[in-house]
Amino acid sequence: MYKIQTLNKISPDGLALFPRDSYEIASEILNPEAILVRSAEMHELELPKSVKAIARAGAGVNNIPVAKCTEQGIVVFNTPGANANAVKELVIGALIFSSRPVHKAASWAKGLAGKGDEIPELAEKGKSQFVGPEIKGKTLGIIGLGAIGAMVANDAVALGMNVIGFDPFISVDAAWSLSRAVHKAESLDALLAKSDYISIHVPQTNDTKGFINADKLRIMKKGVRILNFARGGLVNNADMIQAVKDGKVACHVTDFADEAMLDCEGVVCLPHLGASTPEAEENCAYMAVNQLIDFLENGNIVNSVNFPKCKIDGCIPEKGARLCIANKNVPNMIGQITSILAGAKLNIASMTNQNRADVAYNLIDVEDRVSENVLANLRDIDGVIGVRMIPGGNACPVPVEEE
Ligand SMILES: NC(=O)C1=CN([C@@H]2O[C@H](COP(=O)(O)OP(=O)(O)OC[C@H]3O[C@@H](n4cnc5c(N)ncnc54)[C@H](O)[C@@H]3O)[C@@H](O)[C@H]2O)C=CC1
Ligand SMILES: O=C(O)CCC(=O)C(=O)O
Repeated sequence: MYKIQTLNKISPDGLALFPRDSYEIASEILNPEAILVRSAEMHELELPKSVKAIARAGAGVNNIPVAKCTEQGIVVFNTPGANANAVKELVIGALIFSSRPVHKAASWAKGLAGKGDEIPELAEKGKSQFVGPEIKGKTLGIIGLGAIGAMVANDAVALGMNVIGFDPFISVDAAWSLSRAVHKAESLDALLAKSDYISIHVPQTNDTKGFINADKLRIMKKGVRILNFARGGLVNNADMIQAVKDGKVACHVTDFADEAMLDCEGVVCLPHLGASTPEAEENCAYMAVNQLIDFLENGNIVNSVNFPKCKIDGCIPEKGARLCIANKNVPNMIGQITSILAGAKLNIASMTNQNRADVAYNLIDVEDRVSENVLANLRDIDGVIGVRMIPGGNACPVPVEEE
């Protein structure tokens, strides 16, 4: 029985993919093999030794102690692109309501309650306070052209905006998906200086934390509208509030509510709603669950943020086993591993080794079961981070959607 701990509410349709006869799923469970999480903060959490994988049903992994997981041989997965459309749709909405304050207008109109026949006239008189510019023909600068940024860029082009983007690490797939009308900004500062609207779509890392600060705000046009549907920590809130008060920023829409921001006229705070659609929640849960099943039952790794992609498509030899070995990415690991297997007279049927930064991962199919003694010898190799044996005779790998 595999034990899966859920730290957030995960779409029930996704959880239903776990076969009930071999998986136990609960929010509180002793010694889970894997954890399913959305935005729950995990940095201060003690991770039991039993945990082999964490799947983030979503894109951002800044709530997960990824480096610590890598050291402990815990594979961290996310679900690239699975909620991108949901975020994109809300960003397009925010582009419009950052210009045309329909949220304010709607609550003002509610205040006319009880005025009866006077309402049409009062409405006509009052509407001028909610005038705002059209987005057509304006320049939108997008920082980060990944799954979400690229979709926002293309739809903004369709709405008649001039779109410029900045992403020094853009993937080939994202670049191919972009409309030819999207132009590359020469630098972040050039994008900030030219844009009437700015939308942020980068992950929160040590490099990007607080990068929208007073220095960057100074470069921007007066009256700029800034949307942040990526992470609250990317923006220096005190600097942003000052810029809104000074009239430098006409509107700031953030998906990350914060005490100081809530009080500031000109800031619209949303309660982290970007991915809150049934479609996105299901897509993320399906992808995360399928990835976990494929990892736990077959050792395969797809869409990890800390381990290399590594998979064997075929079944584990029926009478044999698959060894899943994580090790430091240093010389002579494969030599040491294979000599232990040779010493135990274990014939290798197939093998793959991939590395990423400081870690490497091996999948080795052998034609006989592997004794506890051999597993202990493999674990004792200096540089080995984790060893797992999956006996053959189970179902073949389920196909998993790739990035
Ligand atoms: N509000 C919400 O509910 C959601 C928020 N997010 C946030 O949005 C972020 C982006 O999501 P996706 O587009 O799906 O991720 P992604 O990984 O597809 O795209 C991120 C892009 O940012 C680029 N990038 C990284 N560092 C950069 C830098 N310093 N300057 C410019 N570009 C940089 C990368 O090259 C990549 O193309 C996530 O990391 C997450 O924090 C994601 C989904 C839902
Ligand atoms: O699960 C959620 O609602 C948040 C999604 C998110 O922020 C992400 O995917 O990075």
